[in-house]
Amino acid sequence: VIDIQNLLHPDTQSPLSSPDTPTLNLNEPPEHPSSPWTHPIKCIRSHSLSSLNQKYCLYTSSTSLINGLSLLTTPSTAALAIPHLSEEPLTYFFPPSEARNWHTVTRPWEIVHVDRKGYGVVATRRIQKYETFMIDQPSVVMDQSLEGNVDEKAVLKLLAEGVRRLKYPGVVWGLSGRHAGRKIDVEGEEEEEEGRMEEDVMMTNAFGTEFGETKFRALFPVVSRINHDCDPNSFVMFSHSGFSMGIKAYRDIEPGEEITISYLLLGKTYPQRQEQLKRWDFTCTCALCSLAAHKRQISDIRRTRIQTLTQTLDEHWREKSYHAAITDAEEMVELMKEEGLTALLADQYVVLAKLWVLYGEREKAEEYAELAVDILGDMGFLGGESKEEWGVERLLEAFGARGVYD
Ligand SMILES: C[S@@+](CC[C@H](N)C(=O)[O-])C[C@H]1O[C@@H](n2cnc3c(N)ncnc32)[C@H](O)[C@@H]1O
Repeated sequence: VIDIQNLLHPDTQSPLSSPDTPTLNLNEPPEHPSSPWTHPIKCIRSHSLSSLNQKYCLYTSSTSLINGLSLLTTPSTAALAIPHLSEEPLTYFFPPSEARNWHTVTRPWEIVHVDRKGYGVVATRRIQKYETFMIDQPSVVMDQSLEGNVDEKAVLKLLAEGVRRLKYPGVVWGLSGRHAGRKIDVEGEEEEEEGRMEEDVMMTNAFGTEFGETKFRALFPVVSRINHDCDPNSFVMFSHSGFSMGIKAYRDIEPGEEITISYLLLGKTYPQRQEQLKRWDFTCTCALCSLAAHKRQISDIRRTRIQTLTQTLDEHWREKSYHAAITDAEEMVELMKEEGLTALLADQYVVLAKLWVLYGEREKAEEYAELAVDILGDMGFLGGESKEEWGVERLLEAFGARGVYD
């Protein structure tokens, strides 16, 4: 049995914890004997017309996952989530032999202060291209359909309670820049509304993700320490197994190098990136944003062209002008290569495989399917199966390019 608690040693977390971390009452009875929830389930109801009287509840299991889990969602979604809580994430990210050893291996990163960025994550040894080097699990998961549909104050109260119920609530509070991990009660200063700090942490740090039909914000406390770069060296990969997230390297990372991910979809122009990053309240000084003006202009021209081609490809596909769509997609491939957008190439190859199928040239479709499978396999998206098992049809079925437009 692999001890998930060892994946992220609490000792990394405790220095960031608030000193007033409340003690949990683990003796409270669960709602149902077979239920994983360790605390009473608390519910509120929606008041909006679109989802009138929908029940949303706070479900906490302080003994599941790395830091316990507080889940704010509808009863039906919570019921669907239960089986995944006890699933083992390591077997999703690693072949069995590596999964067995993972907990004994020293993790290759540490959380440190980074100049003008607050905390950040830095490699402590060489990390290899496509290696999975961090696994995290969420502490708080919030149904996005709560937003605007339920009384805001009631949601904030539940959120605050959800955080207090976790094994190490300070890990979440510590993510708040404003409070630097401590709830300070300065005399004369108006006390902040309950749940505002936790909401702020969710807005700055949580990842948007989907489970079934439902959209969520999921807070992964350790991944939350990773800073942004517009040309990042790492990327995230979700798994339903234990609702985990793996962090993988796009390229080799040297010891001492900061680990970065992109907070935005890749392929945006400089003005788009600056605009969208305002949400996180910093000015990006990554290598791509710091390019000399003329080089940045060239990069932006390519990126704008990719965005235009995305639209024309879509139109051509809808009109069944497959050859024109192929021409668009092939131009995009060249531009993505020039821009170093390797991560986007796999999708583009899948699209091309599909278009060549529709155009009736099987050989070309196979060529592109092979290119897509190569990248997807290296990135770990084929679930450990050998690339040979992935032909055109299976690829198109699994990666969504089937039946989109036809
Ligand atoms: C998800 S947190 C990352 C961890 C954070 N630095 C910390 O100390 O906990 C996002 C916040 O980190 C900071 N940040 C992230 N990427 C940055 C960058 N490239 N440059 C400066 N600040 C950055 C911003 O304050 C942003 O709101």
